[in-house]
Amino acid sequence: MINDKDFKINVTSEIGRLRALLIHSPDSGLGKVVPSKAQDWLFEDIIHLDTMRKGEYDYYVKLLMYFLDEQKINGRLAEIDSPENSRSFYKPDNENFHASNKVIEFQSLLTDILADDETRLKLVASVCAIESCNYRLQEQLTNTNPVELAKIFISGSVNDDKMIFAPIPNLIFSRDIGIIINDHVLINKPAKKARTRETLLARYIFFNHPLFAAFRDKIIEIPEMEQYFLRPGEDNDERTTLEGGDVMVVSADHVIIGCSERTSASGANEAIKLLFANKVVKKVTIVKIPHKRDYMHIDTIFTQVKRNVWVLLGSLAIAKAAVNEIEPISWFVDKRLKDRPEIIQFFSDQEPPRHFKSLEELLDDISKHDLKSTEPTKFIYSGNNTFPFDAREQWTDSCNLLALKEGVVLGYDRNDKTLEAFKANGFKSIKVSKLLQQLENKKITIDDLQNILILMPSSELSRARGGFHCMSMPLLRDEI
Ligand SMILES: NC(=[NH2+])NCCC[C@H](N)C(=O)O
Repeated sequence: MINDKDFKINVTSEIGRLRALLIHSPDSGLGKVVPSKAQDWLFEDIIHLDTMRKGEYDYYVKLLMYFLDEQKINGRLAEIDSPENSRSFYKPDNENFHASNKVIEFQSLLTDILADDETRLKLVASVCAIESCNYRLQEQLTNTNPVELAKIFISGSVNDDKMIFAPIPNLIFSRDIGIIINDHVLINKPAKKARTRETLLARYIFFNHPLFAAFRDKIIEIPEMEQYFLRPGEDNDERTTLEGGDVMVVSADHVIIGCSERTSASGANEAIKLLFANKVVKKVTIVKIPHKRDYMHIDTIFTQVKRNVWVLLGSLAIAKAAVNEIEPISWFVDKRLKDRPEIIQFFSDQEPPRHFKSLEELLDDISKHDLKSTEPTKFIYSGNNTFPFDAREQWTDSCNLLALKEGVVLGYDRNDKTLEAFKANGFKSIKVSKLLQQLENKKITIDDLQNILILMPSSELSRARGGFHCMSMPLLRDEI
């Protein structure tokens, strides 16, 4: 049982030193995605599971462990990765699993709560209901041991062999299932069917795991709106939805919510009302972006690097030409104007809402006024702001970075032009494999790292359409 009586959740920024997070390592379900289902399951391609694990995600786990739970990994790299240990350090159902209570694995928490008979009964019934399982299967699952059952719920297969329902391959994007805002948990309401079971499992974890016991009355759930039930037809458009990738806690008082392919206007509206009513924050900014697969959540078009540094997609953030320089035809064929984000800020104290003309204007305001930065705000653009690299690199998550602490961020190693832009702004870069060796050989320590982009191998992970911001749900960060 993952436990810690001093465990706390508290996230008041995107960049304070990370102390605890929730992740999920690629499970066997990802290796079962078939081409015909890839798009329904929100993948653009099939992936090679072994490479994704050994060649990519395991590095992420090692780096997180070095940052967050060093004594469990320091000096052990060779042993952990030796072939005879067959990755047991990374496998939640194995006795050599790291079982960190800082780098917390979703599957471990799920296993823990399934040990309780009542929770198991309820969760089996719920999963079977949404997956339309028959009664006998439900009985069989009820009598399955927690370790196996957790694996089945996640991978969709029994004994890694017989598929009884679809996998949930997007669970690696733990960001999207819920968001810690200060000491509250805002649970998502997924837009896509492929992500429904993830949310159900997460809901049970937050409400039932002892780790979160002290925070149970701080869990916020978004209700469906009455109007939706009364609409004719099966149309899903007006549903109340909100996914974690659209929520950014930029300061203790201020949350940004994206209105996107995944987060509906009514989802954002309900979230604002609940956040204000529960006095979680004083300010919520809505950033409405085009409903496009390329940018399903706002964290695919910008993330924060330092108090005064942001990485973002340029072509969306600024109009390429002033309106009066655009020829008449542009109004009909050029979607750029329509694609520009709409940004409105709301306040809990009834002050009138405030408009921002561009993403840059908003981010600059956050740096200067919310985060009290005294230095000029810097914008690092995807693909160095040149076509077609801006769009290509955004597609492979150049803008979706995870800050381990201020100025130390993790991103894919494939976004070369974005890397150039980082360098031009005074950042260094290092490959994760080299960094881990240096940490292990005590050539550097975590505290030495500053203004650096850590490059992570990415050929398989990037096909899943998310980066390290998506692959993390921060639970605790130091205040900045
Ligand atoms: N926070 C994010 N940007 N998450 C990315 C999620 C990617 C995933 N394949 C999906 O489409 O749902």
